[in-house]
Order: sequence, then structure tokens, then C-alpha cells
Amino acid sequence: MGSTGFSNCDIGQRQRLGITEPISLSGPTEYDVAKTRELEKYLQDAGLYENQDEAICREEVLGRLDQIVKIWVKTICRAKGFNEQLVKEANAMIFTFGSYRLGVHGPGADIDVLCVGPRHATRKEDFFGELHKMLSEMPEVTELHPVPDAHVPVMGFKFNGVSLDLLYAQLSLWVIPEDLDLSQEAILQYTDEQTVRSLNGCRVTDQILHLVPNIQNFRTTLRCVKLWAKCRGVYSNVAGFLGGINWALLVGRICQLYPNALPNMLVSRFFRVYTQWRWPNPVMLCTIKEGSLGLQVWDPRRNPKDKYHLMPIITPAYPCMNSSYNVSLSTLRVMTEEFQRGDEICEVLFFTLKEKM
Ligand SMILES: Nc1ncnc2c1ncn2[C@@H]1O[C@H](COP(=O)(O)OP(=O)(O)OP(=O)(O)O)[C@@H](O)[C@H]1O
Ligand SMILES: [Mg+2]
Repeated sequence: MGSTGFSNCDIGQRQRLGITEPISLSGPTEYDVAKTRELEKYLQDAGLYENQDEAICREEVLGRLDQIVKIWVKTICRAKGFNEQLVKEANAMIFTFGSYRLGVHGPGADIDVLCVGPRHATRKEDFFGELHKMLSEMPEVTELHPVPDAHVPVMGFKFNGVSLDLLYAQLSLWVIPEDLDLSQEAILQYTDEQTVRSLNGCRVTDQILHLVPNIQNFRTTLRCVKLWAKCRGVYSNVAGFLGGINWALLVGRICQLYPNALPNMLVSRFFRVYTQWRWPNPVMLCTIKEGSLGLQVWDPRRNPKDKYHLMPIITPAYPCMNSSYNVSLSTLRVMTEEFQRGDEICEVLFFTLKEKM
């Protein structure tokens, strides 16, 4: 686990992050430093951090998986009759995203992984066919479940006991360079919808990390908010509440609004801001860009279905989408009550401590 960003430089000196000016540029007091240490200890005691051995094991698994997709792409090139030079150049690689990439995963959590392959490595025959076959023959791989017809097609499995969700992006490139930059918009060109959706996870995660002023403070605050949401029963995308990505974006916005605050303060501001938030005003980390590829972006003035979103939380990478379309009137009411409850608890704590001082 990394340490808290106490050395936070003054954001006033740097480029502004977010679509508005910050609410406050105040930095931490000694009290905040002490309280944030206590908060970190609490999170650690709650078992939220994986140990060194587990972390190494995950890295080894990811290293192995990268080797496997590289072997896979060469195997299919040979089978398609490519000459040895093309086989030699053929490449595929993996990228992590989701909570693992954000650095807020707990012990035993799944790793979200994207496999990126060239134009001749197809999703149906090569990814869900040959790669699936290769994985199914490996003794390290268990519980292999391909879901090719999902909105975002995925292959779930365990590798040496580590749970992975593997997506596939079939790019229009003939050769995948090792230094491939997924953030460039051109990467989406001439790809299918499933590839755009699959790439989105990585592009969004990377953007979040770019758009928060202090990553370590963001991580600690997000871990705390995720723990709270799970305890209060409001952590679930499928049940109409919010999932990992939504909580990450909500916390990211608070970090932008209070760029110099430490996690103890950010948690209390989180409850304050979202208690007062006037939904359906969207929460966004950056402006929604139209892009040059003509893909549909979230726009309630133009897209009729976007008008009905009750709690829009917009993803920051092109094509920007609402990540919380499942929220209903009743789940929004429950979450609003929970934000209020959190806010009241923070307020009581603050005044009790002030009286003692
Ligand atoms: N509703 C959604 N809208 C946009 N992207 C999504 C959505 N659900 C998932 N994703 C993408 O897939 C990634 C993985 O999703 P997942 O639900 O595993 O969240 P997570 O951030 O990894 O949290 P958890 O700790 O619960 O696994 C997210 O980080 C996000 O990039
Ligand atoms: Mg995940």
C-alpha cells in the first residue's frame, strides 16, 4: 500500500482539473493529517488491502496471461497461412482496468483485463474459439466461463486461483506495437461496437487517473466510500444502485472540487456535496467531447432515452456515456437518504471534536 499524498503540491499553481473552479483550495491542518492516518489504519484493519504475496501472485498471473495471448496470436497467424515474417511480427497484449488498475482492489478481488489484438484476430473464432481452447487445456485455468453474447463480451476464469474477467478489443491495426497508447481516439476507428465498449473500460480508468489532482488521496477516499456503500447496501449496479465505476467517478469529482484536501476531509465533503446535489444534473470529470468518429455520446437534449436518466454519472473518455443508467426513483431515494445519513454523522463527529478542542 502506498502512503497518503501529504506532499500534495498547491493545485492553485497547476492546471485546473474539472469543469468548474474548485470549491476550496484549503490545504490540510495537522488535525487532518492525524485523522487521515487514523482512517488509513481503519481501512487496513478492515482487511481492505492485499498483502505483498498476493500482489506478487497477481502480477505473475498477469505476466503469464500476456505471454499466453502473444503465443495465441502467433498460433492463429500460422493457422491462417501467414508467412514467418508476419508471424514473427504478430502481437497481442493485455491491459488492466477497473478497481485493480485504479489501485483500490481488495484481497481476492477480480482483475478486469483487456486483451488487444490485431485486425486478423477475430472475436468469435479466434478469441472465443482458439484462445478459449488454449485456456481450457491449461491446468492453471479453472472455472472458465465464456459469455460471447453479453453487451460487453467477456471470458471469466481463474488462473492459479486469481479471478479474471478478460475482454477483447479487435483493432484495425495489422501489428499491435508494444507501446500502444489506448487513450488516442484513432484507436476506435474501424472497430466494432463490442470493441469500442471493451476499450472503454481502459480508456475511462486511465482518464480518471489523469483527472484527479492527487491519486493517493483519491484512492484512500474511494476505498472508504466503497466500504461505506457496501455496508449500507447501496453497492450494486445490477440492483439499480451504484457499482465500482460510479463510486470512482463520484469520488473523483470531489477530489477535483477540493484538490488540496486529505481523505478525512474528502469523505465528509463527499457526503455534503451529494446530499445537496440536484439530480439529474450530471456529475462529470470533464466536458463531453463530440469526437471525430461520430459515435453517440450522452446528450439528453438529443437522445430521448438520455432524458430519463435520474442520476447521470458521465464517463470521461470518448464516447462519454452515463454509467448509472440503472438507477430508478426508488434507488435514488435510498441513496439520497444514505448521503444525508453520512453527512449527519460527519457533522456530529465534527462538532463533538470541536467541543473537545
Ligand atoms: N455501467 C458502466 N458504464 C461504463 N463502464 C462500466 C460500467 N460498468 C463497468 N464498467 C467498466 O468496467 C470496469 C470494471 O467494472 P467493475 O464493475 O468490475 O468495477 P470496478 O471499478 O472494477 O469495481 P469492483 O471493485 O466492484 O470490481 C469499470 O471500471 C468500468 O471501466
Ligand atoms: Mg472489477
